Amino acid sequence: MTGSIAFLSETRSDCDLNACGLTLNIGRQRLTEEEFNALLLKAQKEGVLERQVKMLKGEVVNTSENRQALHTSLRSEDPASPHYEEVNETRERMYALAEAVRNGQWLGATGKKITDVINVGIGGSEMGPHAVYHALRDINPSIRLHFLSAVDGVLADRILGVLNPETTLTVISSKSFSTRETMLNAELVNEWYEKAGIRTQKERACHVFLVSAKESACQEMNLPEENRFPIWSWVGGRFSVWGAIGLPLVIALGPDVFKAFLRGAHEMDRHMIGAKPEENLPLTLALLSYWNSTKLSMVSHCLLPYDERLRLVVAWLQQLEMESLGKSVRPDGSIITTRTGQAVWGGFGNEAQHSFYQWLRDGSSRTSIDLVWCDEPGHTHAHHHLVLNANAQAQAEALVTRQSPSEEFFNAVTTIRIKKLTPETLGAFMALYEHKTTMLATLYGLNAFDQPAVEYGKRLCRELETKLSR
Ligand SMILES: O=P(O)(O)OC[C@H]1O[C@H](O)[C@H](O)[C@@H](O)[C@@H]1O
Repeated sequence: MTGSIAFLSETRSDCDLNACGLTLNIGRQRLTEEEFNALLLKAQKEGVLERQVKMLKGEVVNTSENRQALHTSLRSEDPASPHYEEVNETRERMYALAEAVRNGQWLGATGKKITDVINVGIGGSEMGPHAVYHALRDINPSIRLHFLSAVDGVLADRILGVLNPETTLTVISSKSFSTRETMLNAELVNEWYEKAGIRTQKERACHVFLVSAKESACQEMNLPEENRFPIWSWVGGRFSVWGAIGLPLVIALGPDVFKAFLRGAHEMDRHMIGAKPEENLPLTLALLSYWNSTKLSMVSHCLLPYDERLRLVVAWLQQLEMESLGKSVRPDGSIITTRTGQAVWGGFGNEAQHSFYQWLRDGSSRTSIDLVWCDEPGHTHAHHHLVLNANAQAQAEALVTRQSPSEEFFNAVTTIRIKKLTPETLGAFMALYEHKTTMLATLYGLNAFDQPAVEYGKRLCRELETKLSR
């Protein structure tokens, strides 16, 4: 035994779990097999898997907003899944537009081929597409994606200052179509087109598309109805990359890549429903997080991918988990007295070794860690890959061992091996964390799908903006 709490590998012989091209090793978690089995029983008692099934079937699980949470329908290939028809129709429209842009049938207002796409959106309307684009883009993409998120003129200038409006398409993504940052950035982009002589509705319709749940969005922007791709109230922003919020991805990466991304996620959905609890990847991650947070007082969780392609998944996961689980009141208004969701942070593992690993390993806090690497490289520099993965595997060990075995225990590590990072395995990887998050919400007794604190902040900002502009 190392420190005061054992590694799971000391009491459980097989600590590997496999599904959808991913292998989790949970041997460096700090609990015994008996304690892990007790967690499985708790999951059964709390009906964690049953609640997931209810979510997939379209029960109203977002009770504070009286909504379904059907992000799984966006990637479903099953015509019996809720809302299949409208999802499929929207997908087909996305694929058709993307094909036309990619093969040069769809041209800008002055007859030029589209080379760049700007995604104007923030939060869930940016982080998913940004993470996926960073993971799957080519070295020199024929259509480049740019992300205009914060309401910061520097960011806008850096994007608009180098692009040609005649060859740029813009997707304004906002589920509510009222997010201040996005609306202001949309205005800036519209002015940019206008200055370039792209002014009439017909001309602007060649360049500007809207992704929104708001039916009057096109009217507000003076665009034809065909330029809106719907998302729906039954998909939460942070769970929305699988639908029309992914439109810029479909254009930049191509429909086939996007379809494969959805397929991988759908495969994870099937695993989540069908696998035995003890072999269930998302359930395992959820139970370990629950244990680490409530029993071992690990307030933070660190995601450390050892792969450039997964760098931005950290920010995506941060929003997913922290907006979903950063709550301490149950839907019935009662207060939760135990710890709830962990603070999620992290970075590219190899760089982080030269930055915050000192704190992780020798500091006075305990942290739970997911350390990720890919068996196959996404490049041809074999020696680089060998050194990178040697670092990943060495750190998985270094982060849980201290010089003196008598010292207090500290971190808990899960390693996640991705055999090969493909659109499918990326989809499975992201869906894994979505299910982990919603399962944790059941374990804590929380609603994962609302964000009252964010809305409160938005309200205060609107009031202050009015005062400051007087
Ligand atoms: O898509 P929008 O309606 O513009 O919302 C963008 C973002 O707004 C807020 O920050 C919410 O907390 C996020 O969950 C959401 O993704």
